[in-house]
Formats: sequence, structure tokens, C-alpha cells
Amino acid sequence: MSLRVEGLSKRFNPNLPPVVQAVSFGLEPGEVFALLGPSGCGKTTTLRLIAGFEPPDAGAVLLEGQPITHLPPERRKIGFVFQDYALFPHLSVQQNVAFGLRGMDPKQRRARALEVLQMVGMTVFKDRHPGELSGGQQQRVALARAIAPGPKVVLLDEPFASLDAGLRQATRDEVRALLKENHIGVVLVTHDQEEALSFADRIGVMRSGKLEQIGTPEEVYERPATPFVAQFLGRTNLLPGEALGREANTPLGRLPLAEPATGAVMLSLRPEHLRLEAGGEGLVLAREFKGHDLTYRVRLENREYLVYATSGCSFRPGDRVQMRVIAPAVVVGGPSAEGPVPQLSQV
Ligand SMILES: Nc1ncnc2c1ncn2[C@@H]1O[C@H](COP(=O)(O)OP(=O)(O)OP(=O)(O)O)[C@@H](O)[C@H]1O
Repeated sequence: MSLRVEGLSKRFNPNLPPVVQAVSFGLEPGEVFALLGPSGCGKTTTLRLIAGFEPPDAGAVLLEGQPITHLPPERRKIGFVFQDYALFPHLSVQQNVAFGLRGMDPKQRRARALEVLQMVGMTVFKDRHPGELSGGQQQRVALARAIAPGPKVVLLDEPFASLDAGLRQATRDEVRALLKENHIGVVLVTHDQEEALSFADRIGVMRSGKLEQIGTPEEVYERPATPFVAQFLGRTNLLPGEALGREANTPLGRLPLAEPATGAVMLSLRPEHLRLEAGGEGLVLAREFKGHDLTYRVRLENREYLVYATSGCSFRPGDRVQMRVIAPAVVVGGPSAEGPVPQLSQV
């Protein structure tokens, strides 16, 4: 295990609950781990505790088995890329990168700075100042500065947030490839579920200071453990059921379950696991067309459902439809487990 976080907790205000509560996870060498959760759930604070910018109230951080909880940030051998990149405006690109290499002799520092600038494709900009660079270029310099000392792990705090959509995907792919090639483990903080799903090997879904589920992108998307995880990772339909082993009685009839269960349960069915057919008891309330996908909101017996369809399928609001379930439902909790009602963003 390259990085291990054990029971980290932090409270800033004694009258409020802790911002980070007993957070534990591990990172295999070279693994990319995303901490994913809504704004204010404690992701950045967790990262700052790992980096050593804040002392935890409880818990430990271990790097390659060695406790580093009480070491100052510069002695932790962990790189950090801040959301705003935090480059020094008065230093050149090369000087920014060399900054983290104090302790090396000046010739070696310059050589190492050039080496990592080459890795991120920024050698030609080495004499510029950060103010003369685009957001994407500054991001590369910040990454170069973080990896220059050869850390085993880098912490990335929403590093792609300020890049425009077109550049974001390409930059993400490049950064991921670079870190993988160099076997550098990553903890990425993001509130963007698509970013976490496409960037990370594993995701820890965080809510109100706690990790609610840890798993591969497929696991957290296809087998969410709670209604919150089901809803944070894309849209879903939550419906109550009475589980009878491998099946459950639900408002949509008897459905197969992904995992056996008994008793009253809350179930998650993704919109892509429902199909619409013409004629039936369901009423199409709205349709949302987004080019490659089409989402319908359908009412059946006082419940509303979101259903994805291919653009070939063309129902209109007011049409009568029936719904077919084409995948097993996932148990996400007991009967009282709740989440917000799914909404179409635009009707
Ligand atoms: N130094 C601090 N003093 C007091 N409260 C703080 C401090 N740092 C963070 N908080 C509070 O802790 C909570 C969690 O903040 P944090 O920045 O960790 O969340 P986050 O999940 O990273 O959110 P975002 O995605 O918006 O950055 C927030 O309510 C924030 O106001």
C-alpha cells in the first residue's frame, strides 16, 4: 500500500459536526483514487490533512507504511496541485518548477526542472512567467512542480475545474497517462461525477464528512450502496420494494434483484435500465432531448420515473406508454432510505 489514511477526523467549529469524520482508505502504488462528493462535504479538508496543511484531530496518514501524520508538508514526499495552481507570479516557469527542489545543487535543480518540463511538454515556455500562460499551461507547470521532487503520491484538488470543456478532457487524459507512466499514485478531489468515473481506478464517495462507499467506477455506478451514491453518480429512480430473495415486489411488478435480500427495501433502477413501449398505463409528462440521448419523464400510478431512450424513439408528452425493466434492481437501503425526487433539468 503506498498511501494509507486511517480514521482521519477534523472539526473546525466545536458547535458544528466534524468536517471530516473517520475517513479511511488506501492507495496501491500508482493507483488513481478520486474523492467525489458535493461542495462542502469535506474533500479539500481531507486532502489538506493528508498533505499536512492542517493537523487532524484524530487518525493517521501512512506513506509506504511509515506514519507521516506529524511531519510538516515539505517533508512528506507528497506532491500537491492546488485548484488555482498557486504558481509564483514573479518566478519563471523553470524557477517555479525548481522551487520544490531545494536541497539539490543548482545545476541538478535546473536539469531536473527541465526534465519534468519536457515530460509535460512545456520546455518552450520555460522562461515565461505564469501570467503569460493559458490556464491549461499553468496547470501543466503546477503538475510539473508537484512531480519534480519524485513523489510517490500527488494530491490534485479539482485540477481541471478552471479549464474549458474541450481542453478539460484532453488535459485529463494526458495527466492520467503521465502519472501512470511514472507510477505516481493520485488522490483527486472532484465534485464532477463524470470526471471521477473516467479518471479514477477507484472512487470514494463522500457525504457530510464521511466516506459512504468506496469502489471501482463500475461498482459505485452499477452497485451503489446507498440512495445518495445512486443519485450522486448519475440519475436514478428510487422505488420501494418487498424483497423475497432474488426478486422483489415493487410498484413496477416483480423485479429481479442484483443481490438477494429480504424484507422492505429501497431499490435503484437507472433510467437506462427502463424501456418504453407504446400503449399502457404510463403517461409521458416530458421529454428532454440532448442529441445522443433522450430522457422521458413518465408517470405511472402516482410515481414519476426517468427513462432513457435512443433518439429513434419518439414519444410526446401526453402519450400513453408501458415501461419494461431490462436489468436487475439494486438494493440501496431499507424502506426509509430517501433521496430527492429525480427531476428533468429542462422540459
Ligand atoms: N479553515 C477552516 N475553518 C473553518 N471551517 C472550514 C475551514 N476549512 C473548511 N471549512 C469548512 O469545512 C467544510 C468542508 O469544506 P471543504 O473545503 O473540505 O469541502 P469540499 O468538499 O472540498 O467543498 P468544495 O468542493 O466546495 O471545495 C465547509 O463547510 C467549510 O466551510
